[in-house]
Order: sequence, then C-alpha cells, then structure tokens
Amino acid sequence: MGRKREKKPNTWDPKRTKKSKTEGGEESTAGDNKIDSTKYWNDIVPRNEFFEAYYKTLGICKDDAEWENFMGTLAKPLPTTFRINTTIGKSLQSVVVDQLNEIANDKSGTIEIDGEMVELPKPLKWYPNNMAWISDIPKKSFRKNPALTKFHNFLIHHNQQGNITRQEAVSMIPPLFLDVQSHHRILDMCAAPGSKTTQILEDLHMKHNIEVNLDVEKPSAYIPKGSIIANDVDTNRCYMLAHQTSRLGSPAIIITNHEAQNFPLLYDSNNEPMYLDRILCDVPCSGDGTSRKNPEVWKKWNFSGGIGLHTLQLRIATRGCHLLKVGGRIVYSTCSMNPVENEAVIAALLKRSEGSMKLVDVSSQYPDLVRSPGIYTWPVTDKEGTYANWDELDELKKNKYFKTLWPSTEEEAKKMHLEYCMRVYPHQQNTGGFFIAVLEKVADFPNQLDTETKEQTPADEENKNNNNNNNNKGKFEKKIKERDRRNKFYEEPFQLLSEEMKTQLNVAKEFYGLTDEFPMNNLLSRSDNSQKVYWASDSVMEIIKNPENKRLKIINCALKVFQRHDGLGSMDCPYRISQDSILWLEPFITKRIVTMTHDDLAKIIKYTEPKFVDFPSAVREELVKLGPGCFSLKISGNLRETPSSGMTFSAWRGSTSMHLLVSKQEIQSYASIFGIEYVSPRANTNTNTTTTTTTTATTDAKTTESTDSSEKKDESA
Ligand SMILES: C[S@@+](CC[C@H](N)C(=O)[O-])C[C@H]1O[C@@H](n2cnc3c(N)ncnc32)[C@H](O)[C@@H]1O
Repeated sequence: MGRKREKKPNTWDPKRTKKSKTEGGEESTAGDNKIDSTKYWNDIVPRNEFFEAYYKTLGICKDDAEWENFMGTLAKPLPTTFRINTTIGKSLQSVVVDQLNEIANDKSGTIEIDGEMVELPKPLKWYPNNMAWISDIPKKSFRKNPALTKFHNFLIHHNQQGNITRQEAVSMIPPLFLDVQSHHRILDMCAAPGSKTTQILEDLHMKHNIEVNLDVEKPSAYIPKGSIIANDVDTNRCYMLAHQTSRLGSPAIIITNHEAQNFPLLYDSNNEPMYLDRILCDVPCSGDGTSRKNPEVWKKWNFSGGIGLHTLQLRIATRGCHLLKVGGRIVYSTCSMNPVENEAVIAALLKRSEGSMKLVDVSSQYPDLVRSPGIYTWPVTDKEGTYANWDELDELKKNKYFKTLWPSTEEEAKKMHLEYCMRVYPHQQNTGGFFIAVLEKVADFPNQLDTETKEQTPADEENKNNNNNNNNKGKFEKKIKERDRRNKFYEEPFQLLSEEMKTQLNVAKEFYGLTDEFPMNNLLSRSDNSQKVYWASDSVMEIIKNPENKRLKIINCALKVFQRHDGLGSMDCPYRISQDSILWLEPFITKRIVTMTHDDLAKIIKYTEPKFVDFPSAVREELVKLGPGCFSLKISGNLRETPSSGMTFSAWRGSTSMHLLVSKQEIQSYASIFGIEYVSPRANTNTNTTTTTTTTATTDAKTTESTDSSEKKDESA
C-alpha cells in the first residue's frame, strides 16, 4: 500500500518560502492558500511562489481584488469549449445546431449540480455566428448526472465524427485574427495537434463557399484557390495532425515535418519564390497560460522556462517573416503570459525587421473579446535575481542569455506600438491565458532569401562546447540520437500517377461515371503502384509538381479519394471511394448512386450489414440491379423532417447484403447522433454476419482498410 502524498504548495525550495508584500501593502505568505485548491486536482496545489512573485511584479492586475480573481480563476479547471465544424455539409450542421439548441434551452438554461446552479452550454459571445460554445459543467458530473447524458453523448459522438472540434476558447483567437481569404496560401508553422489548423482550413472553405454560388457553379469550382501547409517538427505529432485534419477531408492541405526556423522557401510554377499570404506562428512556449488544463504547470513553473525558449521563438518568428509575402499577415501566439516569450520576441523581431514588419492595431475587431494591451516593460529574472540589463550578467550567463530578453526603452516600445499586442488573462472571461500579436509585412525582410535563420543560440553554442568535452560527449550524442530517432522521416514523396495507375483510374472513372470535369490530372499517389489515390487542389498541385519543392518533407497531403482493394477476383473496379472524399466527389458521380430514406439508413446502422431482403422492394431492386462493388448512398428527404437527409455515404454492395464503408466506431456515433438503436454485430441475428464487421462473406470486405504507413500511424495517433 502506498502512503498518501502530503499536499503542499509547489515551491522550488519550501525553506525559501518567505513573506512578501502584496500590492495593497498587507503581508501575505506565498505558501498560504485561501483557495480551496485541492478541490479539483488531488495532489496539486495551484500555487507557485515564483510564478506569483513574477506576475505580481509585472502589475498585470490593477489591484488586490483583481489579483485574487486572477489566482482564483487559475485554481479552477477550464470550461469545455468547442467549435461547430462548418465544412460538414448543411444537413449535418443543422443536426448539430438543433441538438445543441435543444440541450441549451432545456431546463431554462441552468442545471443543479452538487447543490449549485450551473449554466447549460451557451455560445461564446465573441466568436462569429454562434459557431463556438462554452460549458462550465464539471467533467466529472457528466457520469453522475443522468440529465447530462444527452450533452455528454453529443460531445463524444459529434467530436468523434469531426462535426465539432473540442478546442480551448483562447486557442480559437489567433486564426480569427489571421483574416483568412479563400485564395490565400497559408503556413501554420507549429501546427500539431492541429486545432488551429482545422479552424483555418474550415475558414478557407467557408469563405470560398460564400464567394461561389454552389447551386450555380460547376463542381470543379467548389475547391478554394488557397491552401494550407501545416508543419510541425515532431514527427509523431505530425501524424496526430494528419488524423485531426483528415476528419475535415480537404484537398487543400499539406502536412510537413520541418524545423519551423528552417522551413524551406517554396517555388511556384514559374520557379519564382512562393511567398505566403498568411502565417500562423503558434510557437512552443512554457505554457503557463494552460495551468487550468495542465495543472502540472504549478509544479514546474520556474523563471528559466520562458528565458530558455525566447531564442527559438524569435528564430521561428523571423523565418515566418522571411516566408511571408509583402502585404501579408503573420499572427504570433503563445499560451504563455510571460513577456520574455511574447513582447520581448515581438520587439526583437520588429527591430531586426528594420521597418519591414509592423504591428497591426486590431483593437476594434471582435469587441466582445475582453483583452489587455501588450506591455512595455518587464523584469528579466532567474532564480539568482533580477538583472536590469545584459551587462549585469556574469560571463557564463552572458553566453546563455540573449540581449533581446530585455525590454526596450519606453520611447522605443511606444514607437513599435507594443500595446497593439493582445494579452488574454484567465479571469477576464473564464479561459486560459494567451498572447497574440498581429503583424503585417510592408517591405522585404533583411536577408529573407537565406535558407535558414542562421543565428546560433547560446544553447547551440553550449551544445557545441559540450560536444568537445569528453565528459558530456556521450550524454550529448545520446540526446541527438534520441531526437533523430523521434524525428526519422520515413514517408514516400507524393507523385503524379504512373501510366499503369492512370489506366486503372480510368476504369474507376468509367465505373462511377465521373464527369469529364473531374480533375483526373490532380490525382496523386505515393508510389508507382500505391493502393491509395489522393485528390489535390490546384494550389497543392503547384507545390507538388515543381521539382524545386522536392525538399519538402511531406507527411500527408490532400484528400484520400480512392483505395484499391486487391484480390476481389471478378470485381469490375477495385477502387473504392473513401468516405473522407464522398462529399467532394459526389457532384461528379453519375453512376452507382442509390437513394435511400432515413428509415433505410436506420436499418443499416442498426444491423451494420443488412441483407437486401431487409429493405423495401424499391431499394432491394436497385441494389440487385447495381451489381457488386462500391456505390454512393444518398439519403433522401426534407432536411427539417429527416435529420440525415442530404447525407452521402460510401457503401459496399455485397452478393446478398450491403454495408457502409466506415469504421464500426463511426457507425456507433451515427447511431447516437440520430437516436438509432445499434446492435453489435456479434449479437446481430438479423443478418448472417457472424463475428465482426470486418470479416465478410464473398464480397463484403473490410469496412476500414489501410496499408500505407502514414495512415497506420494516423489511426494509432
Ligand atoms: C503550442 S504547440 C502548437 C499547437 C497547435 N498550433 C494547435 O493549435 O493545435 C507547439 C508545437 O510546436 C512544435 N514545435 C516545437 N519546436 C518546433 C520547431 N522548432 N519547429 C516546428 N515546430 C516545433 C511542437 O511539437 C508543438 O506541436
């Protein structure tokens, strides 16, 4: 039996806990804790002597009452927040919105939980079109309170289907200020796990949908001119990113695996540098604004966290400015409140930009979003003390600390308009802490054609010294090996289809009756005989086609549109349509379409693999006539009366039964979303299916399949 851990405030050295004066002058002990701090995180006390001392010195709160409010808010878990996905098609979107409104308006908007009245979910005031929501219902109450089952199921299943995206409220801010237009080429430099990428991608598609009249335009006009490159240095996190973005199914995305500070300059079809219209620079940071979600911050916070990241943040932001088009916009953000990771980086960037970058005044935009202006001055403090300037450091620290950590003079700060930066504090609107700066490029950045940001950080220097020192050599090499192992790049490049694949795809084109408008030239694969075929937008194709861009380490790209399934003998076409792409492909398909009602869909979901005889005669006849293979299943009906009307699925017609080409998990989610009973295939006596959804008779092949390594990793992520 383990002993119960003693609960104590998180201080580096408890002996050093000392009395300090608060702003109001009264004495307080940093270790004292008026907050019922152990209410939510059993063994973590949301206090840290050094955090409190540092942020109090900064003067971010106007008085003691606000400070208490700040610390009190940090001691509570974050509310649940999520966005409604705008690219799921009208029918699903209205299902989501209707269900949410029903939940929100139940019981006149409040519910009693543990004796307290708690608000039911409501829209985030500052987020456009009520498309983002907040709920302060504690997560642990979901299981205990049957009145919350509906909301709990809503969150689980719509999130799993990609109909909503769980995302911290503050994390939704940077993409809003990026002001994306449908023709923009965008780079998200540090993108994993991808909540901001998906928000940007949705925005790109939504803006395009507003511009084009989908009812009038040809299907080929549905795809935006712009695209996004989502990058991260961590290969495993790139696979998470690929998984997250694949839920949206867009042909306008590339996922890459580079150090953002050395991200390669791309070239367009004229071999001219391809500068980007928008760049999101959501850099790695100490994350002290995330303590409500990640209470470990209280145990770990120390002065060196921010100082140690400053140079990398500056290098990444500098590279972003190199790659940005003149007239383009870059948004720099962190989930830290520490000025050495924020205003200090922006000030250094502005100085080295020599006037080519300007902070943008966005104070009149999103007026409901409460925020504070950027600050002009801050102390540079470590555990040994506070240093007025770099000259005060000893020789060792001079090697480690960059001069850019220190604030400029007030006059310089004013000239740079550091007040245009935005600080969001947790107590202002019940969120995490965040920092956002919006910059525009008004002229070429000095040395912007450099292939990388050359500056050596003091840490690099130190590593070099370590390398020469035998004692540290082994340790250093081990670290590098571990980093290289983590960042091994295994992926095959994306390429145009081989002649053999083109011939096979022409068979598929004929099989599904794809119109001539379908862009066969925008299909890609990862080898001459790959099983997966991807559909890329023109903008993505321009990057892939230029050999100058071969250095791009692409983890995944575009939209999986077909998957070949070998070994099906007599099958007329071995290529199945991927469910991810069905909404895009549907307008081009003229053959192998079967229309069913919501009741038919309910049957499919309930029994997973119903027999033809289970359907009404009209559907049965259509299925019999169709012949075996993949088909497009469309749900008919009126949107108001039939929740699933207008939805389309990729489905499989077997010899005597049919099923959807989606995973079992997705089937369960549809069952929950539409309130349909689901009978596990094992217990399923309606059909002849015996053990699992993936084993089949003659033609009823696996519901999900994957062979390329990238997708295997996606699925495990
Ligand atoms: C704050 S998180 C990004 C969160 C992400 N933008 C989102 O909204 O989901 C920072 C990311 O930066 C990545 N990262 C760290 N160092 C990097 C570097 N040198 N270049 C690119 N990415 C880096 C980390 O792997 C991490 O995924």
